[in-house]
Amino acid sequence: MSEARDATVIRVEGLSKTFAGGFEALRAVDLEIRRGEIFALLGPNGAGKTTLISVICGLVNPSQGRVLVDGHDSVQEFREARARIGLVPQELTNDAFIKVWDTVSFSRGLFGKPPDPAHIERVLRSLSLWEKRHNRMITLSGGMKRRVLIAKALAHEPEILFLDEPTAGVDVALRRDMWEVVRQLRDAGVTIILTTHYIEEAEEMADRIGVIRSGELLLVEGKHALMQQLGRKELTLHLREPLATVPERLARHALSLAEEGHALVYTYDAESGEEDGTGIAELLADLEAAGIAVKDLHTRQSSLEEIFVNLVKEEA
Ligand SMILES: Nc1ncnc2c1ncn2[C@@H]1O[C@H](COP(=O)(O)OP(=O)(O)OP(=O)(O)O)[C@@H](O)[C@H]1O
Repeated sequence: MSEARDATVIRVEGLSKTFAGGFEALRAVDLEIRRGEIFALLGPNGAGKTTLISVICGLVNPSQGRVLVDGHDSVQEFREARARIGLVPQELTNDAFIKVWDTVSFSRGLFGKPPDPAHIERVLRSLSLWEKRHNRMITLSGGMKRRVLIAKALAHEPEILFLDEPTAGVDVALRRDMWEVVRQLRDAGVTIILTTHYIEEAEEMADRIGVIRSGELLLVEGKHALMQQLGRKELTLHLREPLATVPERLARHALSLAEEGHALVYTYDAESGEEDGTGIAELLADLEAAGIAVKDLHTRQSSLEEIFVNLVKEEA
């Protein structure tokens, strides 16, 4: 990869989509995808994830705005833009009797690329499908069928891979397996954009996360930054004796009473994770000075799930 290449591989500018019936599925979406990242598009049902992917891939025309894929306009230079993209759709293929090798080779041909058995072999081996190359689709397990969809999307050597709900409805073991496959692709230099309902998936996989709701991109943020900025940590102190109010001498700490005075809840930023940044040492010292005895304590940190739910709720 030459250093002169733009670090932004996909540029989405002022993108809106209003369907024929007047439904606004996307509203003024701006987004940049960085070369080599795993980007997760997270949003509830009907948020516009598939529509956004479809417009970027040139399958649906935008009502306003434009998409540049490696500098190529997705409408005016459809072939150049589309050649750089592999798309793994949600649905499993229904060509039940075709053989794995044939269906993957066929996908390459669709892009006008000359046959390259060595590339198809590399793709099949990387997805652990090589032994199954002569199998008909109908004989494969659900997990292998999903891998074939990925192989088909990679057959024409795209730089960018879209995965629309790659693990919808699959069991936990298979989901982990798919994540591993996606990581390996990223390590091989492919930019990955995946849509998901599963917060766990975004939390596990993504470098950056975009949250979409009702056709609007609410935010785009690095995963760690998102969790640091919006994640909160809580320390709950269970008290030997209940309190009626938070004592004055503890006022400088962010405390509230819970469990009818039997517990004090201390909230602090997840960001200041260092030992002395949390204020916990001072709090414990002040509690002791105030003669408040603590029976038990525990901490918890808000997950990406809570952050997401709060975001979508707040903006509603
Ligand atoms: N061709 C169409 N004509 C009219 N409305 C459409 C069309 N395609 C999608 N929509 C609507 O646009 C909205 C966004 O749909 P989209 O499939 O992009 O959502 P999504 O975020 O991918 O949802 P899910 O998570 O359920 O797959 C939905 O309300 C959907 O009904």
